[in-house]
Amino acid sequence: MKFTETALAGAYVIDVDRLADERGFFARSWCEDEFAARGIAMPPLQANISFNPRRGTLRGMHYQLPPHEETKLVRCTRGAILDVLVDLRSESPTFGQWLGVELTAESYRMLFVPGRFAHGFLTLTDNTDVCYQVSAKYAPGAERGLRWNDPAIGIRWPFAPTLISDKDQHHPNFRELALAPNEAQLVSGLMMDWELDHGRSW
Ligand SMILES: Cc1cn([C@H]2C[C@H](O)[C@@H](COP(=O)(O)OP(=O)(O)O[C@H]3O[C@@H](C)C(=O)[C@@H](O)[C@H]3O)O2)c(=O)[nH]c1=O
Repeated sequence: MKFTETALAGAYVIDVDRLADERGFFARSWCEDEFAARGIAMPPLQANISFNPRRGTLRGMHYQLPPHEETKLVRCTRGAILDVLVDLRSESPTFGQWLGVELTAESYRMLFVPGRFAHGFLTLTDNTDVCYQVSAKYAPGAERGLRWNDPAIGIRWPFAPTLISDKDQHHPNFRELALAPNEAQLVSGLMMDWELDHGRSW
């Protein structure tokens, strides 16, 4: 597996190493040792499937409070998404910054989401499946959200979403979260151009 560091410390874009032959290819999509080599202990306690029939569906921006914080390893197994993270670690130099990475079924690209990041995605095609493994159990009482269109974060979604749950429409803004925000560190969002294979920049 090829780990590429992102501008948000601890978040990685991960590409698979394809061992190809006439049948196709074999690749690892998860390996405890390869993650441990980067200091990531991520026992996958849960694996989730998210099916989204409609392009323009937005789910996010979600996180669980400590001690239930989750790391996530996200892959789009059908269709395409823009997967988005927001760093909510108040001690982090990139506190309040966001990152968007296109994940498509064809690229097999994955995004590793550290704990204490808000996470969400916008579907770029109809009939999208998103599969992700999670390091902590679902804890409904610890579930929190950040509003997807908070201007203080300024996520540049590629187009306006057309389907969002009522719950996700009403999450608080960044400044209303109990995170001790440092406004001096609130810089405008950054969008990484991960264009190695099928990526597009937004
Ligand atoms: C996340 C989750 C939801 N549920 C239930 C609650 C509810 O009835 C139904 C749908 O829940 P939600 O609306 O929260 O589903 P969804 O909006 O897809 O939530 C997910 O969004 C993405 C972006 C993430 O990062 C995930 O961690 C998770 O928060 O599934 C579980 O039973 N277990 C779970 O782990």
